[in-house]
Amino acid sequence: MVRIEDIARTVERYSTIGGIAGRSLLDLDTNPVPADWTHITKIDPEDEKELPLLYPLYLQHTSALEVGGSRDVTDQNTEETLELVADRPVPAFQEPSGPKQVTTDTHSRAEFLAIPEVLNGDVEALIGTLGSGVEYIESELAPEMIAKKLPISPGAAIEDRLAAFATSWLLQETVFEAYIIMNPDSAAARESNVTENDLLDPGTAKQRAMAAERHLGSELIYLEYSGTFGGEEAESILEAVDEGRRWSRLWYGGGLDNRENAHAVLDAGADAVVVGNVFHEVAAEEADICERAVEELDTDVTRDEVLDWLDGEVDIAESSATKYLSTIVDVPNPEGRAREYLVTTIQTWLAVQDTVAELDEKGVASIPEIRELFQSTELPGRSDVTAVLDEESFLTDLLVALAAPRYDLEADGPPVKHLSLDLE
Ligand SMILES: CC(C)=CCC/C(C)=C/CC/C(C)=C/CC/C(C)=C/COP(=O)(O)OP(=O)(O)O
Ligand SMILES: O=P(O)(O)OC[C@@H](O)CO
Repeated sequence: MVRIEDIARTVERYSTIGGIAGRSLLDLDTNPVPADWTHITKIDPEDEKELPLLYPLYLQHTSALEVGGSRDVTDQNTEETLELVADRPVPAFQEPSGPKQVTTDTHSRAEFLAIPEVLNGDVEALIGTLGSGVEYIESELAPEMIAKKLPISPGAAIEDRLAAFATSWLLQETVFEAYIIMNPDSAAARESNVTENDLLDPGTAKQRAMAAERHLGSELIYLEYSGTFGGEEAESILEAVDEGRRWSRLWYGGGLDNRENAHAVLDAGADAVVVGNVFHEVAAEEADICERAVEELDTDVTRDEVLDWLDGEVDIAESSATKYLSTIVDVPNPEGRAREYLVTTIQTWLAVQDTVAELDEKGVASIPEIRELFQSTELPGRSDVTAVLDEESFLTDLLVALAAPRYDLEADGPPVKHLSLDLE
């Protein structure tokens, strides 16, 4: 007699074989991580790492946003950061460094979940944290998601099965990032116990990447030099790993801040570069420039006058804005763009000072009053951002949320504490 288990086993085997044949014999690109992503901006939700005010202008050139970090990341700051950036203007995915950072809210906002598995760290970083993560999904996250979807409880036994099913499904949809961490002096290395002794030569890196692709099914191999550029050593590893991988994407991250470095790792075989620090430095730099501009410039200066002032104050070629844009190899004239975005930001910020002075003078009692005034203020950044986002109210929403605390009001707006500028 044919048993249902036998049929299920056969179906499972053939579907697995079909998948393997598709990938290796037919060379089908079934990897869910898009092949055309060449530049990823890594946004750290921790409070100290901020975003520039007109962040959609900068982010319109990157392929996707990776939201995550290894220190001081919480479920709350991850939710806030995803709320701010998801699909503005490119897709954002979440890279948790701990299970509880994944919530129903982050899951609904993120394009997908990308989970690190470190190939040259300790057991915790390869599988231990993932184990506690799977348990957390099955016992907390999945039941919560199911409860949100079902109007009435179907009973404990069915809930258990649904939770198990939802857990497997969620993991099936998850992208696994096989990390090779090569800077022992980085937070990522400390988190995963990577020491000098764990650094890999190109041949070993290739073997581990091959095992990650074939055995762990890692959609991504991630060569990580976080905070420092890996140079020729990184290029040799990328070349070796590129030779061994067939289906996984290969990303490089760490210390990128110019075009030459970005080209070097892409030419060595990386599909995409990941850029973190220098993007957050754009925000820090902007805060400093805008503070000086408010002190030194009248609010009714022309764009040309702002340009002259900026060129006298800042070496644009060496600015973080230029450095960030230079890492996106298909952006022509990064210095010109950086100048343009900085001038627009300064002009916008000067106009905002006028509006705030008016609000201060009149004495504000409600959020609608603030909104009305910002809505009618001519802001140079508004049309630029609207052209990128197709979201008319974006800048007004940000500014209302920034101004509200100044008048002891609470705006139900975007989480602007992650922005570089404030009005308190
Ligand atoms: C299944 C669920 C719900 C969660 C899984 C949670 C897991 C497995 C997290 C893995 C944590 C891990 C192994 C972290 C290792 C360190 C690492 C690769 C961190 C990422 O580095 P960055 O945060 O980019 O580094 P910096 O902070 O140095 O920039
Ligand atoms: O911050 P940087 O050095 O750009 O590194 C980016 C990323 O690889 C960190 O995980």
